[in-house]
Amino acid sequence: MDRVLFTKGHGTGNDFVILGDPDGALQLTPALVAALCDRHRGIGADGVLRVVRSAKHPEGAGSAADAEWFMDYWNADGSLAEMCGNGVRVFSRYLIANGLATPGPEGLPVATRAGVVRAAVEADIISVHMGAPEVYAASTATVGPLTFPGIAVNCGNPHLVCGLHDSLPLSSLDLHVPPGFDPALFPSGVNVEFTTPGAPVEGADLHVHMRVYERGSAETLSCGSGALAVGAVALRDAGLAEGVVAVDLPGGRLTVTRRGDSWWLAGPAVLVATGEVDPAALG
Ligand SMILES: N[C@@H](CCC[C@H](N)C(=O)O)C(=O)O
Repeated sequence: MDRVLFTKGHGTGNDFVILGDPDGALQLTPALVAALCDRHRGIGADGVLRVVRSAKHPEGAGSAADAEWFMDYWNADGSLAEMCGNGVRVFSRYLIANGLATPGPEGLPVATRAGVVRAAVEADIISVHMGAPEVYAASTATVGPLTFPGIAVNCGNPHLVCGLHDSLPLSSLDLHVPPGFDPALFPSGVNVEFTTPGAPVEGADLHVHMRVYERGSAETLSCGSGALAVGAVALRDAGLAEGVVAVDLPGGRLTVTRRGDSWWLAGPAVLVATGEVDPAALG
């Protein structure tokens, strides 16, 4: 395979290798994705965003009338995911920076495996109008000998949000190994979020601290769909029908806003480098 052009970007430290492939010509495989994401022998990232015209991708073609571009998202281990909230924000930054799209009055539509979402840009911040998260079941996660009650949330991709007692700091969790979960409830795996309440912050109704262990990528510095799940549970637990939730992650702050039935995820999205990689040299 020829050399491949790439861009590196991140949203609050959730980092991606971005591959511009408008015509869907690239033979992207799980092995190539895992090699690109390898932090020692590759470029290093939590995942790959392939930028492909919706009409040119089998999973995007159905959305081509609504969104020109399809976010073909892959986790670092080479598995596919339905949604990536930070990915959409970084993907939108890439489209705009490369003159491939301009946000209109309705925002910039991006097709994903979980449907079309719309991004809006305000300087450093990219907000995405996400699908409504569905809070649907009680379950548990385990970390070593500890068991945490949690709530399952569907954000297009699966999440399990576990609130910690005040006495147990988030930093005490060993997330070098994947948390245990109920495979009957999550047959395709799950992203697990751990939270503690935060002190009041200006501009937000609620404030939560969070760490996440991502399906297919291990612990990451940030997860946008995870923050959305956490925001949904926080609003529900506080009895608020709408409001703003500040979610602090190891990589920075994301903001989740609910107004009526509309849900927004907002935070910075940055492109940091471009280059070319020789696939034959990876691995
Ligand atoms: N980091 C992403 C989520 C990426 C997908 C996830 N690991 C999964 O497998 O569902 C985000 O910002 O939402």
